[in-house]
Amino acid sequence: MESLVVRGAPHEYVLEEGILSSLETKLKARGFHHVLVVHGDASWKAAERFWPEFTAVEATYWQYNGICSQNQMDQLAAVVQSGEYDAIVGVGGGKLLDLVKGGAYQTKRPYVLVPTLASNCAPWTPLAAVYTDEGTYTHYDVYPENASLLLLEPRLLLTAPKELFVAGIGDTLAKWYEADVQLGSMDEKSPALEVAYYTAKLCRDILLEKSDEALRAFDIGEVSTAFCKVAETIIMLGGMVGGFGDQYGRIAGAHSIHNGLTVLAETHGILHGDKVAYGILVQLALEEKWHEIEALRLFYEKVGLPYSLTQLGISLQADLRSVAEKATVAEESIHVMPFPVSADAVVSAIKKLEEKNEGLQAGV
Ligand SMILES: NC(=O)c1ccc[n+]([C@@H]2O[C@H](COP(=O)([O-])OP(=O)(O)OC[C@H]3O[C@@H](n4cnc5c(N)ncnc54)[C@H](O)[C@@H]3O)[C@@H](O)[C@H]2O)c1
Ligand SMILES: [Zn+2]
Repeated sequence: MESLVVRGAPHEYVLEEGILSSLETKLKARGFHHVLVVHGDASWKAAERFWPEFTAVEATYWQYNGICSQNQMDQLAAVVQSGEYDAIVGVGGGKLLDLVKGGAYQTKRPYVLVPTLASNCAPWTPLAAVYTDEGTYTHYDVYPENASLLLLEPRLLLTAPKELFVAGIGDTLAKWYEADVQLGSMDEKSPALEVAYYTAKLCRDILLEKSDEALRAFDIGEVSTAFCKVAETIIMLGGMVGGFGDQYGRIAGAHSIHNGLTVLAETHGILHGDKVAYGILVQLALEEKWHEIEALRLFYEKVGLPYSLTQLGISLQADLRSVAEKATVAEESIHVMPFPVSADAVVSAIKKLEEKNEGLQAGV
């Protein structure tokens, strides 16, 4: 049997209202007496009112420049080296948390994460997506250590823009479809792959059942059980699929379609999870799973995920061939699907999907 790497969880994880009031105790218990707190601009504005007063732990604050680049990691590492810091505490969205992981790795310090958004599994994974200083994605790094502590204050997560949460739902829903297409047909799965497969299914089931109710928390400005459940699904369960599934828990067709869509300038302002959500439908169209597409379309409509090119701001006359070619270059994850996928097949799947959309609008 092929050997796969299992990447575990943060050493301690808690989701609880008021949890930041125990941050100092938890830092002291780890022997962290002087910490560097790294934050962003928007993330600090959101976090400040939940932030505890420290009495025994000394905290120094440092604001990042909004990009998780190698240069910014080097700068962070230099700041850490210049002080006597026991640990780094990251407060922010995925970019900031990834930066902290990189800075911690470079300086061999432990790190603590306090996410301010529930938009993807970055808080859970020991990985960082790295960009150029101009913001172009270059690669991701995998680190040997996970967070020493991950604290989710749900009221803080609720301060974030609702659209980012919706996009997080889209991105996490893809975990199931992208894992299923790889693991569903595998006869013999290792225990870790069984966990990944089960967790991916749990992602889908919880999201389909609870997202609508979870989103209401943004409208009324109050944390609910459904909100917490969906936030944990995005952050924790989503992270576990990749952690246990290794290459089988990663991406497949939906993310390749996302990457293909990025050739169209009009998609640059569209959130990652929104493009991935459309990618799920194209992947399912390639698999000819039309019933599943119908069911998902109703769900997308309810939560506000895009199910058509028009909703993504793309004209039906757009250059779909370039999208399909980019989605099917040799290194794309679409090729982990259990049948060959050509650019022609992708163009045809998108067209069929759009024809069904038009049919629905015309009441056919
Ligand atoms: N490491 C991983 O496993 C992993 C997984 C998925 C995505 N990523 C990476 O995560 C990044 C995306 O992360 P993200 O979606 O969390 O967003 P982000 O970190 O890019 O933040 C988006 C914006 O929201 C702001 N923000 C943060 N908290 C806020 C709040 N509470 N209220 C208002 N604004 C707030 C930020 O300042 C930023 O301007 C990308 O770099 C992506 O590549 C990493
Ligand atoms: Zn994604």
